[in-house]
Amino acid sequence: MTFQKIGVLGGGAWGTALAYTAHAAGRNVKLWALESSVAEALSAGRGNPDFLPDVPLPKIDATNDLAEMADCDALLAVVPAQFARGVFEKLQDVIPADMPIALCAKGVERGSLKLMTDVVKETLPKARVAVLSGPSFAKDVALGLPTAVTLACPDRDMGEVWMQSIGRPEFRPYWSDDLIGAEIGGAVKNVLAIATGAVEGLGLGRSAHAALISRGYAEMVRLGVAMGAKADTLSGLCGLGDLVLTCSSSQSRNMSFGKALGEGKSPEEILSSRKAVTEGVATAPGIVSLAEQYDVRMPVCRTVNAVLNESMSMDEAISVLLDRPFKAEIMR
Ligand SMILES: NC(=O)C1=CN([C@@H]2O[C@H](COP(=O)(O)OP(=O)(O)OC[C@H]3O[C@@H](n4cnc5c(N)ncnc54)[C@H](O)[C@@H]3O)[C@@H](O)[C@H]2O)C=CC1
Ligand SMILES: O=C(CO)COP(=O)(O)O
Repeated sequence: MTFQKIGVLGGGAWGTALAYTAHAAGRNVKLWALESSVAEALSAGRGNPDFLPDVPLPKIDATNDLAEMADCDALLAVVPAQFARGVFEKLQDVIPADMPIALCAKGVERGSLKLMTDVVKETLPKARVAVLSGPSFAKDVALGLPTAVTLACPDRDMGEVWMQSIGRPEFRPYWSDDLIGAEIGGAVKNVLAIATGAVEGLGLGRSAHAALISRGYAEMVRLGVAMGAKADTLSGLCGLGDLVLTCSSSQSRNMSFGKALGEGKSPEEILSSRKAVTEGVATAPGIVSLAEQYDVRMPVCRTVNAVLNESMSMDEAISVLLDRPFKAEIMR
């Protein structure tokens, strides 16, 4: 069985790429974009010059009216994490209560510290929830390059329907039952990518870069496990896989943000010069608060947050991380 009509919430780079791949998998697709100019361009076959420039795309049926999502069989929610609640609230009286929804944003809601699965539970409590996350740059997917992602869904049958609906040789979903693991992997890797970008911008070398990925991964696993995720999930596509991708390429907005920080720019300066979302910036305080709540050590994420929100200088940040006491690599 497959969903025949898939709705995509969000006309940014990732929503556009997912709409393209679902269309290429044979689905009938309807995309909702906040901006009418984005909806018009996609519907006219002009691609998405605002958020995914220089990628030719077939016509994608798009609208900026959320009411038009009512007759979809399932939704891919691809609105950035800080805006998801507002969009879900507007859908409350529009879509069937038990709509299957796959959450694709990678972040924690600022202030509430809620994961996207919690936000959807509070706003659309009967929705049948899945999480789609993994190493997947929007441009790669929209160009039809091979990609593999985690599709987490506690209901195995529903997970199978999702995989049959959006999977194709170039876009391979792997099923998992671990919603929290899939969410934590995506949210934490964005914060860690800021740190590895800064290491690159500061010219600290490839050895430091590898050390940071490895120690950062340990932080991701510690938090995930404390929150109920399986460690195995985090060793997969949505954890280590996405961490490696995002920390290895300036194509990542989080990594390039960190690189600019390391080169001496201020967070405000960097953010004011870009339209694309940099999820790790808004998510860093949430991850640090979750670490405190679950009593988990996350020195790299804490340091990123201190640079972003507590005026810590890059020199101080390096000292804080390098002057930590020597200890066992694996601590149970
Ligand atoms: N771009 C990528 O390669 C990937 C992105 N993601 C995740 O997908 C999510 C969406 O990212 P992108 O599509 O890349 O975003 P983007 O940076 O391309 O576009 C920003 C999006 O935010 C929307 N937006 C801005 N203000 C809004 C508001 N008030 N209410 C609702 N929407 C608003 C814009 O309409 C636009 O769709 C993020 O959580 C990101 O981490 C996940 C995998 C890959
Ligand atoms: O999540 C992504 C790739 O898997 C995209 O990362 P950025 O948001 O840092 O570009």
